[in-house]
Amino acid sequence: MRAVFPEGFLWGVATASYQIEGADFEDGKGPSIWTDFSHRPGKVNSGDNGDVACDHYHRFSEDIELMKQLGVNSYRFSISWSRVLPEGRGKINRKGSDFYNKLIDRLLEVGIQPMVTLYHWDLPLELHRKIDGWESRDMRHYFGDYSSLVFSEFGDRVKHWITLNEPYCSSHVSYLWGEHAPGKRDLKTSLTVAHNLLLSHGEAVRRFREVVKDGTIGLANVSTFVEPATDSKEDRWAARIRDQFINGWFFETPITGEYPSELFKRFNDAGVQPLIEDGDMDLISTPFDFWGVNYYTRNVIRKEESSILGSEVVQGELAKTEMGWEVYPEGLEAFLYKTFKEYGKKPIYITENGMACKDKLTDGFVEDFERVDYMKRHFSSALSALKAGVDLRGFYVWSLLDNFEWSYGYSKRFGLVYVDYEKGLKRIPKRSYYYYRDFLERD
Ligand SMILES: N=[N+]=NCCCCNC(=O)[C@@H]1[C@H]2[C@H](O)[C@@H](O)[C@H](O)[C@@H](CO)[C@@H]12
Repeated sequence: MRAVFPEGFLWGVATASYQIEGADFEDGKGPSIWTDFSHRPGKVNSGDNGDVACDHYHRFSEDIELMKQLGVNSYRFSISWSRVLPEGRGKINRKGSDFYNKLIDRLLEVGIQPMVTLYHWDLPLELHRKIDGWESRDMRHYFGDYSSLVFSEFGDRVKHWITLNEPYCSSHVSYLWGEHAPGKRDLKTSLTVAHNLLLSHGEAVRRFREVVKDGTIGLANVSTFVEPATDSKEDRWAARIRDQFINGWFFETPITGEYPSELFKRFNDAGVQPLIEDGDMDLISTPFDFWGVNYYTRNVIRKEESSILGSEVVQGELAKTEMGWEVYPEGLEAFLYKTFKEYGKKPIYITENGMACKDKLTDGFVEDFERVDYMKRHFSSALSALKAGVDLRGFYVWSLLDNFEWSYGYSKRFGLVYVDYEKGLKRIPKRSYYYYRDFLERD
């Protein structure tokens, strides 16, 4: 099926620094908010943390070899801010930047194009402690300085960049529901954080234009397809508002320079809206080049007036992954089409798509047929979107390796490659790895 995708289409795998690197205290790296959070009792399943993770920091050559054998032509990864700037600002840690230079050079040697995420949730702990992290408007300056530094360091070889990974999660999962670092629970705070994240996105795009003249930069959002539980007016309205909260707030605002109006009014009436200063919305809507769509599933929504969103998520009836997320590839095509049509007709990369399975080693192998089926159906959905006219440029499977799944720790496996945490982090390609390899090989 690969041959029907456009020439130059990027087929890749995606990872993130805190989830795979380990070496969390090595070679001058500073702690992140996840270093702190994962070491707090009760915050992460079984007390797991990213101190070692998949030890990618020391084993990156082996992991690149796995990518080369897989046959991908691109690899999406994130830079650990506190590895290159241990306190989030000030002097660069050369050992940290050397790691990424070696990683990037090796990728290019084997013909794999890097796509680099500037921020995938691991904020330098010093910035959180000294200036309240993302709650502070000053973060746009520190994020801008960090961005300029890495653009200067790596922008000669890295031509595809993503400012933020899923600001929805770094704001609401982290500051409203408290499930992610730093574990706060307040809507006004999470909306302020979302605003500061979007300001920082805009600032990074402006810095990018100054430094990298021949590259492209985008924003990767949670992309959950939202549907009403029934065809009633109430449920359709509830789904519209919930779609603005999950998707529109981060897809529409950087395009229009305005927050989605119905939802903003609800927040304003409740006195929890973010403080918007002159110039903010211009900065947030600084033009960028592409969308990153991280698609996993859909949310079925019904009216529920007791919540400020006026809705609640209901359990759908479809088969679910180990995360409890419905398998709904149709939602990917619909979401891609909606994003392309309604949010600026920009090129789109599927920057994450994958599933957690109950992967078990049997005679030294993992027959993850469910994941193979999930991939087949989502590749097919992506192809349908392309045929419908969506300017889809690439597809990154989440993830290359089983890794640290945030508050679930190592209990949830998303990898094409099994990581044996009991046996020296041995990498064992699963059935899905070979499916993807054959898919990429075949014309
Ligand atoms: N209902 N429901 N909802 C689906 C909402 C998904 C929200 N979580 C993500 O998108 C995270 C993204 C993250 O980039 C990565 O670091 C995570 O490892 C993957 C897997 O969890 C996904």
